[in-house]
Amino acid sequence: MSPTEPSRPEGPAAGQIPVLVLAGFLGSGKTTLLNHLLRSSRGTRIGAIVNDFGSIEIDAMTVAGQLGDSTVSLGNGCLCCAVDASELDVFLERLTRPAARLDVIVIEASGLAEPQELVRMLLASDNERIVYGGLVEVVDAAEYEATRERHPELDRHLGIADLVVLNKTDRIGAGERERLRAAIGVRLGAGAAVVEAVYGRVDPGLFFERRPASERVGQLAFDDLLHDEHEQGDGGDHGTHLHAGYESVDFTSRLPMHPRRLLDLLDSRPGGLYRIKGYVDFGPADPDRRYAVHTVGRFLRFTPEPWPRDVPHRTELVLIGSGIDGPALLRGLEGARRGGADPLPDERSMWGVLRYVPEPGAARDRAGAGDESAAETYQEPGDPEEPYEGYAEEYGERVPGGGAYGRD
Ligand SMILES: Nc1nc2c(ncn2[C@@H]2O[C@H](COP(=O)(O)OP(=O)(O)OP(=O)(O)O)[C@@H](O)[C@H]2O)c(=O)[nH]1
Repeated sequence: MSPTEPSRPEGPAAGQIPVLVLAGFLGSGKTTLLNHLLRSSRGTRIGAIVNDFGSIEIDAMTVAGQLGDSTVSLGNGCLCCAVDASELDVFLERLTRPAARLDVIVIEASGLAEPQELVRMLLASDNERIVYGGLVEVVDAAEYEATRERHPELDRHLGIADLVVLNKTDRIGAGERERLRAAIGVRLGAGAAVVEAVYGRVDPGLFFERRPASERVGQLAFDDLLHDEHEQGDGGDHGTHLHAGYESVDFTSRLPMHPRRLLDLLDSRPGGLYRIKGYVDFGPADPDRRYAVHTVGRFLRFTPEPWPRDVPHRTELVLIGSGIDGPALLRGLEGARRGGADPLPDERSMWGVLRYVPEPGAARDRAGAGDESAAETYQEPGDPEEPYEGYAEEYGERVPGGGAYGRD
């Protein structure tokens, strides 16, 4: 296990752009974090949706073009839109057009809507080019208790967050940091993680794929200059500091995975295991296709696609989290492989997995069908084989339609 930058295998299925929601109460450091992401994008093209341009350090990034009233393109290939929730769909449509060539979209939630409303909108979106990229809740470490007093809903936000950035840790001592991590930890949902930050400086690799250096030609000079300046301003320890917050574990197997065992493992993934990405080979259970897997917090999605020619059939996963037990995760994955003595798969073998495969047009159909159809994509806790009809109703508040969440 090493705190390396996770760069392979790919995350969401090819062509799908993860959309992250950045939430947090007033002054917690959302904009500071977003500016950090934009500054350190290093060729990864970010689309940022914000309330207004006022707080984005656009000048520092050189405005390369004004694309209408509410969108500017930055010199490092990123795009910024200043819109409110009512225009969100329109701008998501625009930002996900292939011509925009964006790798990730970040929506700053402040003033737009309640974070769960935004998450719900994303999961129910008809836009097949996007995939939910997680809810990031920024918390002011020095003001945690005061914020909870003023905004009791903070507890609820923590409960639905996929990643909590405990920001402004420069303003508290080590003992208080531990106390806060524990206090926040008990409020988190399964799979969610906490990372500490000062001035929002979290490794962008935790949020999205970084473009490999070979693909950054043309943007490199400007982007790297910007990055270097910033690092020097931080006293030069920026890079090492960034990696401190999380670990990544690689798993590769030539033996195919057993669908039910893998699903059991994913359903019970431990706290702190914030992201899983990669490809799964289910061997004889579906010999012609590989399954891109993408989890963020409680969200889980499989996207089947034909095996590309010349790509060996094997499972490759990267698991990313904070405070995770790498060796235990690897042991679990090894135990979820198909053994020689396992009976041949039958038609039921893949049912559990297929429940996490989005159906084309599902969001559109659901819009007409009401809540009940959402039950098809969820599983009953305790029975990975059968859909649980009451799930959507029971978890309706926490499991917005349109995507599949793992078990809580
Ligand atoms: N000491 C300290 N100050 C920080 C840190 N992160 C952000 N700040 C400061 O906190 C203030 C608020 O940060 P913003 O990024 O504007 O917070 P925000 O959540 O976007 O605020 P709103 O948009 O008003 O909700 C700014 O003055 C930042 O410079 C940090 O880690 N430590």
